[in-house]
Amino acid sequence: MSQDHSYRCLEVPGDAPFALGPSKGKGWGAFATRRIERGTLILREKPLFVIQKAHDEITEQDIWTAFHQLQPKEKKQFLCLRDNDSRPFLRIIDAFAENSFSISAHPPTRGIFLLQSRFDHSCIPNSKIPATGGQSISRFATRTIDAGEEITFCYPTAFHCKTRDERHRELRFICHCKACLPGTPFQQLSDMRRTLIRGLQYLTLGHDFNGQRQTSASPIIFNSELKQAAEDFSIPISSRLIYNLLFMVLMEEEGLLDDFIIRRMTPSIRMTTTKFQTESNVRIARLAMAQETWLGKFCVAFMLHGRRDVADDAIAEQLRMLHGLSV
Ligand SMILES: C[S@@+](CC[C@H](N)C(=O)[O-])C[C@H]1O[C@@H](n2cnc3c(N)ncnc32)[C@H](O)[C@@H]1O
Repeated sequence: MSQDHSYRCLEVPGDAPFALGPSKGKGWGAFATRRIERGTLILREKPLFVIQKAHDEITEQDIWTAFHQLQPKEKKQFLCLRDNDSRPFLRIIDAFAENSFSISAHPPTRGIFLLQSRFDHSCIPNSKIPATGGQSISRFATRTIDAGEEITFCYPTAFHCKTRDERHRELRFICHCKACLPGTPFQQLSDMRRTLIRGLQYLTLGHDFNGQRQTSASPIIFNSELKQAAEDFSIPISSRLIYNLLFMVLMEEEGLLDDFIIRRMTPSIRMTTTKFQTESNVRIARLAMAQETWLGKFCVAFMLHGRRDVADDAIAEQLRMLHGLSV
């Protein structure tokens, strides 16, 4: 059946390190045709068309208008997209929702990407499309991918701090990745790790993943003093360093620590270590950062647990000012 499947008419670049094919229980997906090293560009793609509007404001009419401006060959390509491999989409708005990606938030713009949207989801993915400027979007390998392995990415955001049940309430399908197989030791640990990651983020940022304060209906930080300290940025620097390093360790254990996260987190972790003024804390922080692994850094930094620093009050005040909490 797959020899004459609609997706055969999608044009995969000749040098692409993947091919499209059936993926058990997921429709079709993209599979590595050779070993792909971590960090490698897998696919850069231009949109077939874009619509400059917020996702929830895009109407059927907007999509038909954009569709009618396409060349005949492009229309054919769009129409070959299937509702997860099987039927043609019943409504053009569903085809758009399933196969479009956000290109920019300001102004809000979404584009249809024929190939990028063929990749299936995993909660422990091996590729990522980082936010960039411009209309093309690029997918990179976040770890080494073996020939024959399915190339996946994580569809929604903030899945790194949501449990299996929370993720499945958002997905419109049941994911069977390693972090979702119920009852396995990995899945149970995964739920614990992701819950902890969410809490650690709350403690260092002062808010939840969605920018909101936690309410009593969905508590993550149960200790009210600690929650208050997080929200008014009076968490000591030693704890900030420990929490950030533990975040890296847990992300690594979970298989989610990619180079994009390392590049985003490392400067702020290094910056935190430069803030200590108490001599003994400075020494421990330096020793921690000299360790090779994230686990090694965390274990040494844990010696700072419970230690205050001369700089704590000034740092807390700076953070409050930055967040508009004091003048
Ligand atoms: C953008 S499409 C991905 C390509 C799709 N498999 C196809 O054949 O066209 C998204 C749809 O693929 C399916 N899918 C993707 N990842 C999945 C997964 N991990 N488990 C089950 N179904 C998945 C779901 O039906 C989802 O709505």
